[in-house]
Amino acid sequence: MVTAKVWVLKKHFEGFPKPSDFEMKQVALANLKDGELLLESVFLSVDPYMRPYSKRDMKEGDVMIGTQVASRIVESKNPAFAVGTFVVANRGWRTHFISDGKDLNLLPASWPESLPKSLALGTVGMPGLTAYVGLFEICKMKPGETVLVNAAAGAVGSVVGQLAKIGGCKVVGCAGSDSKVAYLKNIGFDEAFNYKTVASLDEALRKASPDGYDCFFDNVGGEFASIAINHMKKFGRIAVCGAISQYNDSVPQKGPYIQIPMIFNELSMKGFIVSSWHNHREEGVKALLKWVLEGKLKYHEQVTERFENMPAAFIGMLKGENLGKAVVKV
Ligand SMILES: NC(=O)C1=CN([C@@H]2O[C@H](COP(=O)(O)OP(=O)(O)OC[C@H]3O[C@@H](n4cnc5c(N)ncnc54)[C@H](OP(=O)(O)O)[C@@H]3O)[C@@H](O)[C@H]2O)C=CC1
Ligand SMILES: CCCCCCCCC/C=C/C=O
Repeated sequence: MVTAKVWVLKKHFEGFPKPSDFEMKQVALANLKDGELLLESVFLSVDPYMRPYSKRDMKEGDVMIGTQVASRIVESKNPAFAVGTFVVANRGWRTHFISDGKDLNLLPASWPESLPKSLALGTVGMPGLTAYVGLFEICKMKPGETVLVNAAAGAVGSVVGQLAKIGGCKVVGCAGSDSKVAYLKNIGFDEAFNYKTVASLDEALRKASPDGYDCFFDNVGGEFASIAINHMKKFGRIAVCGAISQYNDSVPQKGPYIQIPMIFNELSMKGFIVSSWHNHREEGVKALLKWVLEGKLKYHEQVTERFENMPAAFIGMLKGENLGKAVVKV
């Protein structure tokens, strides 16, 4: 019999998550029945959405949700899945779990042995797809346009900037440290700045693109978005992807309000959730993998070692300690 380690939400987060909000437990797994598989998590993902989704979907004592798991099949009583195969699943913060195979996604057949499988949680996974859908379907980016993205050195933002370059756009990004800004320039951003140290966000946005922005891929919301909206060009498009600057608020932030620039510049603003765009998954993963293999889409991963450090990796990512995709290697 296998004993799995799991992390549960011990106490709903109040403000910024703390280590004491989590508890690690041991769970004995039953023997496999016909049609079932035993999987071992190899890499687990920590993502910002776990913070707002925990409030919306979870109760205290539940296993931490939503993470995608790049897993290895260790035992199989299902002829469709061979032992040793790697898959992606959404089974939460667990070292091991049993599946009937219906909730598993195989990595693309063309995935080379040399490519880290953890990329199926990042650049060639849900965050990469978020960038793909947000830019191509929500912003409807066109060659020659100027794209702005915040949280630009993270899992989604770093792909947004590079896809915009592949699509023939000028790209401006901002991030929360000078080393992240240097990374953005390294991967091809035309302009990048540290939003924590500029004297004026308004001035930094104007200086980076004096003519304004056609597309704004917003990962942050709050004050940044309220200022950026005044820098949109006529008929600009805003993809509302995330609002990480608001996830830990106990008291909702207040305006400034956005209606006047929306009207004067006839802007379009659309929120989206990547999982609603599952019909673009196959096409998106194929395109992202191709660009990675061609060297046009670079990636960086912030790897935290050991399952025991899941809460620390999650909290660190929310604080901005990650460059690229934050993952945990079990
Ligand atoms: N709509 C959808 O379907 C999806 C939405 N998302 C959203 O996209 C955004 C990025 O996610 P992801 O790429 O996975 O995460 P990241 O890898 O970008 O990690 C989060 C980053 O957010 C930045 N950050 C944290 N707090 C603040 C703040 N107060 N103001 C500005 N930046 C902050 C930090 O970078 P820094 O050092 O630059 O501050 C941190 O590294 C999130 O808002 C997430 O919720 C993600 C996936 C799907
Ligand atoms: C319950 C696990 C599902 C994983 C899918 C993730 C969808 C992310 C949507 C993100 C929203 C904001 O961050």
